[in-house]
Amino acid sequence: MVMITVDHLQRDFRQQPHGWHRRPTVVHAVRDLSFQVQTGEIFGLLGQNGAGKTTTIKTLTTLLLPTAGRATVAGLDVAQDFKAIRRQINFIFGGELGLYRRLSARDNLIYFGSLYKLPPAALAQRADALLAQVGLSAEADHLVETFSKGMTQKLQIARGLVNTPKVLFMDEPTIGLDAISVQNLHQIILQAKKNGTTIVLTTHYLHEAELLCDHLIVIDHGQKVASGTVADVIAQGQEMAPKAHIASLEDAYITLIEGSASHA
Ligand SMILES: Nc1ncnc2c1ncn2[C@@H]1O[C@H](COP(=O)(O)OP(=O)(O)OP(=O)(O)O)[C@@H](O)[C@H]1O
Repeated sequence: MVMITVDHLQRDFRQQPHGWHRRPTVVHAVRDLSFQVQTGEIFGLLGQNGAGKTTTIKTLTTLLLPTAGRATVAGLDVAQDFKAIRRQINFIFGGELGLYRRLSARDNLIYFGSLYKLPPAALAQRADALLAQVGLSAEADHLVETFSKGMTQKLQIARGLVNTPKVLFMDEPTIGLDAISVQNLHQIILQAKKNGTTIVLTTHYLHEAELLCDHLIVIDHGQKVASGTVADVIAQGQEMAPKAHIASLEDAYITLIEGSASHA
């Protein structure tokens, strides 16, 4: 079953350069993107800095309107049904934004859960279950300001799951974490998938995409360069450079980006 459809999506930004006499320019952050995400899978968005990954996620999470094209999440149109979509999804952007540092881990979850109008008794239980799921039970009453990056990111994921979302969007979920914290977070993400959550993530770590993603799309300058399973994308890299030795997603990614028509 399809959870997300993206159909010829386009999103432009007007940028005003410094200097009153200069004309605004238009940045085509997402040019003509089409893909689908299946229910219950982990789907990866890969691409260079500025490729359009965050813009795509912000459009799917209804934080930005499309300039053209269409996208649906759980059958709902992102340009029209944003309230209904927001009830059914959640998102986590890398870093520490989105949590109250002067509240405890549990109180953060209870607060964010209350925004989804969960009944207080169920909410307390849900908060404790999520803290256990991400391995923060012992720190449930500690203030977030005392947390390390890894602990904060675990709590972010718990916050992202508080409304039992159909889709959890994660923008660079493991950025800046040490190897063991990364491994912990991968387990938590895989567990969320096992529990039925569809996950869309961006990452610059190709081994992470290789490990986690059922399907992925590689984009460059807002356009699709390759897509499919990891094996499909490796095959597309091999097809582009038959004489090169392409054995990993990383090899294929570099070949595909460097060889793409949109790459300057
Ligand atoms: N609010 C904005 N106003 C103007 N331009 C923007 C805005 N947001 C993004 N852009 C531009 O859109 C393009 C795509 O940006 P986006 O943040 O989607 O890329 P990204 O793939 O997420 O990059 P990164 O890996 O660096 O996070 C970039 O050229 C960026 O400068």
